[in-house]
Amino acid sequence: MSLVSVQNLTRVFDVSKPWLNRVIERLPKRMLTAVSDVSFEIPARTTYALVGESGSGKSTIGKMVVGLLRPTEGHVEIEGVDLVTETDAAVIDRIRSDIQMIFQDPFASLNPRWRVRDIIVEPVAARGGDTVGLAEKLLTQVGLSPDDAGKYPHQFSGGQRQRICVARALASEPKLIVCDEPTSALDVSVQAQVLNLMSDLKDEHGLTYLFISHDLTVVRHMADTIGVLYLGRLVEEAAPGDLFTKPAHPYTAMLIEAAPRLDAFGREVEPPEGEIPDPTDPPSGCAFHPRCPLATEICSVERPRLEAFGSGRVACHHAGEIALKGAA
Ligand SMILES: Nc1ncnc2c1ncn2[C@@H]1O[C@H](COP(=O)(O)OP(=O)(O)OP(=O)(O)O)[C@@H](O)[C@H]1O
Repeated sequence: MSLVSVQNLTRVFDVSKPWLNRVIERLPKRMLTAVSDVSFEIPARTTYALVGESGSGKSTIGKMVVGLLRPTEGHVEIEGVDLVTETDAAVIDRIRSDIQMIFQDPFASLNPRWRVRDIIVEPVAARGGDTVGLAEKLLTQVGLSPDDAGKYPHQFSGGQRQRICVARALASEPKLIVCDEPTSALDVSVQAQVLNLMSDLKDEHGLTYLFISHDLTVVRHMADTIGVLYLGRLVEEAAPGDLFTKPAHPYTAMLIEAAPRLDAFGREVEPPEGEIPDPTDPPSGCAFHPRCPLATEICSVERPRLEAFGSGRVACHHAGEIALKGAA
């Protein structure tokens, strides 16, 4: 059994302007489908990376997996328990304590008025657990000094603050950590250190990660499986080795081609070509077809189903026809 099972997950937001709907009678509501029919499994002790451009639905999926947001349709099961339909409070509490989340901005997620010790042990203290020496032990595990426990967040660099967030996430001995762009606010040199730390901790603590990133290269070396999202739908899923050498979906190939174009500060110079469509009015058929170099008539008419392809899954009428520039 997988630790996480996401089944046909869909989330729709009402983005109508209430005042406009009041002024114009019978104006239809504007609905935005942020996530549509997404299914994937995360076996225990593995890392599943969700990758896609801004607005592709990554964070919305992450929030539904940790229970911060209710799905419009579909299910999220953690250890076989469906958090949406489960009614036993003790079971819900047990599963919730097995899940932690790490966010992009380590400064915003640390209370500036609390000492690091209190920040780290708070999830355990809230449950009445033993916190003696806990902060010092965890600080050592994340590569900081036990003496740092008495300091405040502003006394640390961005990378060190993210290490504190990791220590806090570990405090309640979770099984699953959902990491939403945990390194994208950090300098490139620091990013690699934090990623390496997270990989090491995964092995030491037997963790399972759902790792959210807009950058394929960030997840390449730490993911067991990568799911590529486009406009709320999973368009390809494969192991990194296969995905990077022979992407089956043209969008995946576009992300790979865009990835190495970094400026002197390591920032992406050119985003993938073309505009991301309006999610309240997505293109017909395959939502990627207006940007796709392989698109034919069927692509604008019929949405391709996500189907088994090679060792993974892909949703494309022309799966496997794309060749990476410079390859072969
Ligand atoms: N609470 C909300 N109300 C209305 N629309 C929302 C809400 N949350 C997200 N959205 C919309 O849902 C879509 C997916 O957003 P989401 O934040 O999940 O994408 P993302 O891939 O994580 O992007 P980013 O990397 O920019 O955070 C976007 O079009 C976004 O504007």
